[in-house]
This record gives sequence, C-alpha cells and structure tokens, in this order.
Amino acid sequence: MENGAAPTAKPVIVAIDGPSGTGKSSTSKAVAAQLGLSYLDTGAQYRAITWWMVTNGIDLEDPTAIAAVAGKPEIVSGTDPAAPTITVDGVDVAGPIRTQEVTSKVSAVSAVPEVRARITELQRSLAAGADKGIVVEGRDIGTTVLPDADLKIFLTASPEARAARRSGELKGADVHATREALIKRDAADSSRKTSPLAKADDAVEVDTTELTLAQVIECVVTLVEEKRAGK
Ligand SMILES: Nc1ncnc2c1ncn2[C@@H]1O[C@H](COP(=O)(O)OP(=O)(O)O)[C@@H](O)[C@H]1O
Ligand SMILES: Nc1ccn([C@@H]2O[C@H](COP(=O)(O)OP(=O)(O)O)[C@@H](O)[C@H]2O)c(=O)n1
Repeated sequence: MENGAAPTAKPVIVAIDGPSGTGKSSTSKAVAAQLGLSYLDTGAQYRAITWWMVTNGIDLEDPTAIAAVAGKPEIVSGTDPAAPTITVDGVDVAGPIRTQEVTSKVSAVSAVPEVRARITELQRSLAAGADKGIVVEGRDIGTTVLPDADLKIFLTASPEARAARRSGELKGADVHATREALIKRDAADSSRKTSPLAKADDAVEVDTTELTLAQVIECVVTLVEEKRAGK
C-alpha cells in the first residue's frame, strides 16, 4: 500500500425487494444511515412519474399514451438516508406522491416498459455514482436493476401484518380495505410482463411477520458486514 494509507472500502451495493408493507423503506433507510451508505427509494420514483401523469391529465388506461410521454418529466432523487428527497421538474413531490390517487394508479404506470427503461437508467446511474455504496429498495432491484448487487434481500410478511402496519400509518384506515388494496397492487406488480416483483434466486429471504423493525435492521446490517468481511 502506498504511503501507508488505509485501503478505501469498495462501495457496497445492497438490493432490498419485496411487496408493500414488508418494511423495505424503514429497513433500507436505517441500514444505509448506520453504515454510511446512500439510500434510494425506487417506489418514490415510480410514484413521482405517476404523479406527473395524473397532474398532466394523461390517460392512464392507455399504455401507449403513457409510453409516449415517459421521457418528459425530470425526476431527481436525493439519496441521503437522513433526508431523502424527490422532485419532478424541480417541484418537491414528497407529499403528493403518497396520496391514495397516486397509490391506486402507480401499478398501471410502472407496468409500461418505456417507463421502466427510463427509471431503471436513473437508478443505475445513481448506484454507480454512490462513492461508499448504496441501499436500493424496490421490486426488481435484485432481478433486473442491479443483478450484480453484493447483497440481495427479499423481505416478506403476512398480508395481515402488512395491512396492520399500513393502516397504522394511514390513521384510522380500515384494515380490511387496506389489506384488499395491498393484495391487488402486489398481484398487479407480480404479474406484469416487464420486470415483475420477484425474488432473485440468490436473494436472502427474511420473513418479517414476527420480527420487530429493530430486529430486521440488525439482521440486514449483519448480512452486509459479513459480505464486506468476505464471509
Ligand atoms: N418489522 C416490523 N414490525 C412492525 N412494523 C414495521 C416493521 N417493519 C416496518 N414496519 C412499519 O410498517 C410500515 C410500513 O413499512 P415500510 O418500511 O414503509 O414498508 P415498505 O417500504 O415495504 O412498503 C411503517 O410504518 C413501518 O414503521
Ligand atoms: N422497483 C420498483 C419499485 C416500485 N415499483 C412500483 O411502484 C409502486 C410503489 O412502490 P412503493 O415502494 O412506494 O410502495 P409501498 O409498498 O411503499 O406502498 C409499486 O406498487 C410498483 O408498482 C416498481 O414497479 N418497481
């Protein structure tokens, strides 16, 4: 080693996939913060492009209409896990992308191949530019976006646990209706032709139903540290 300098750690790429409400965002943010890595919420990017389409009156029942404008909005993601940001054409959309309207329409938009190609390119470039490494969470990160990730995790949980977690967030929301909406969105995301929600063959599956968030975070941090140590 020249000048006795300490070796610089190789950037580590972590892919976390799974259905809605399994804890991907909370886990990824915490793991990235704890390990000094960047963090990317790819669902927020699909929500942002959906928000733009809704705002601009695009017919979301028509995949050709969606494909025709997929390249128009400029979507920028801030990857600091302590303060992730998302803008569309310079407008902060962190709030508006979480509405029921966007949630109910995002699967139709994200199924369009031109949308996926556009967003996948953004994701790969953000991952390549993360000096220390990055935790990227979504549905197709381990299978399609970053197939060479150093570590792939696939989070699962029972529909009941996921619905209870989500309705806890959406204060007062009916657990049954939330459960039905989750199941419908997962079915759409899993059955689309282009890069569906799926576990990569080499992903580690973690069932979070009976685990606390702190336990899931600890489990993933340990797996990253083991990878880094070459175990
Ligand atoms: N293991 C867990 N136990 C209990 N609640 C959890 C757990 N993991 C996440 N949560 C909570 O569930 C909700 C959904 O988690 P989130 O990380 O947004 O899931 P996802 O990104 O997979 O949709 C959040 O309110 C979060 O605090
Ligand atoms: N890598 C990804 C991430 C999200 N998505 C789409 O974006 C939607 C919203 O993702 P999200 O992660 O914000 O969803 P939540 O489970 O957090 O509600 C999903 O239902 C998918 O339709 C995708 O297609 N591919």
